[in-house]
Amino acid sequence: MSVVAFAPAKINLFLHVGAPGDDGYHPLCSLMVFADIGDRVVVQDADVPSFRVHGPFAGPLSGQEDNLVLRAARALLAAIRGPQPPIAISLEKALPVAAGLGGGSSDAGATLRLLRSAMDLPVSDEALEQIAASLGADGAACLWGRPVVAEGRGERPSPAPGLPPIEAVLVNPRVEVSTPAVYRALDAAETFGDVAPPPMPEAFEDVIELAAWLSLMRNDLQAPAVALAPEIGDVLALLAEEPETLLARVSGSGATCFAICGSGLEADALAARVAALRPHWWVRRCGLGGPWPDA
Ligand SMILES: C[C@](O)(CO)[C@H](O)COP(=O)(O)OP(=O)(O)OC[C@H]1O[C@@H](n2ccc(N)nc2=O)[C@H](O)[C@@H]1O
Ligand SMILES: Nc1ncnc2c1ncn2[C@@H]1O[C@H](COP(=O)(O)OP(=O)(O)OP(=O)(O)O)[C@@H](O)[C@H]1O
Repeated sequence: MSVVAFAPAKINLFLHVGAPGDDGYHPLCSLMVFADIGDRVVVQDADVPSFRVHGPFAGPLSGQEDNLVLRAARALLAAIRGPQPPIAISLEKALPVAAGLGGGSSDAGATLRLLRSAMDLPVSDEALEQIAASLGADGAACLWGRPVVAEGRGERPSPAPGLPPIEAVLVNPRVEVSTPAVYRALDAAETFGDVAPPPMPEAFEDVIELAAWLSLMRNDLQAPAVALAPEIGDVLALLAEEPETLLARVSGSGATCFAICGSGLEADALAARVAALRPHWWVRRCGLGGPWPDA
């Protein structure tokens, strides 16, 4: 057996955050979509169980026993009675870590989907969603890689409105940003807007209409993220100047920013220009939507 699951990058097209509750967690509402770029999880038969991380962003995760892939596998197998054959799991880490792309949650989701089907485990979709939610606030929303509107702490996903194909560019200035630190910085500023967005249309006709509507929404973690990592402000300023950008915004708690473009050709041109201007930044051209097939 050798099977592969794709773990797409998550993008928060908007992210409205309210004042924290007694447990410190924040109520939120976010439209989340998934990119056609991401990590890959591979499961193979083995004589002894093993786990390895490789790829461009394996470095920050090396030596960590609590990788979300392992935590997901352990949580799933704990829910099953009886012995399981040993397997080798490997994670190709193509996404930057602590980047606002939900990489860890998406890796966990891919692992859960892959192990359930590869080992033919009798676990319902609902049980899989519960396990994913136990691993992090974004866990359930990132399980299937489908566009969702996430509410509650982020753990209550519902289907997103109909979306057009979205051609985009992702840019990370290669700084790691701690999600708890950004939420704490938001609390210190004590500025909370409405969490619920105005009523969303059932579907957006095209990307122009979508970008215009999104421009009226916010990412409430953007200002605290920029305050903690001013390089994010440099990314946003550069993207905003470029003619191909319909909308530029931070995803999640940053530092990755996305630019939505009017066409694939425009996204190609924007990605090439940003990469040439800032060769040390991580710049990727991608489509946003999902779900994307495993490969
Ligand atoms: C920033 C987002 O990625 C936007 O989608 C999520 O809100 C974060 O989701 P996540 O990384 O799965 O979150 P968790 O791993 O559960 O929590 C990380 C930290 O984020 C903060 N956190 C997270 C979610 C939430 N609704 N309120 C919070 O205050 C808490 O300080 C928590 O300690
Ligand atoms: N497979 C994994 N991929 C990435 N990070 C992981 C993984 N497993 C554990 N982690 C830990 O989780 C933390 C958050 O990483 P992740 O890349 O998911 O952040 P993020 O993109 O900012 O997520 P979010 O947008 O959900 O807050 C990292 O500091 C890392 O140590």
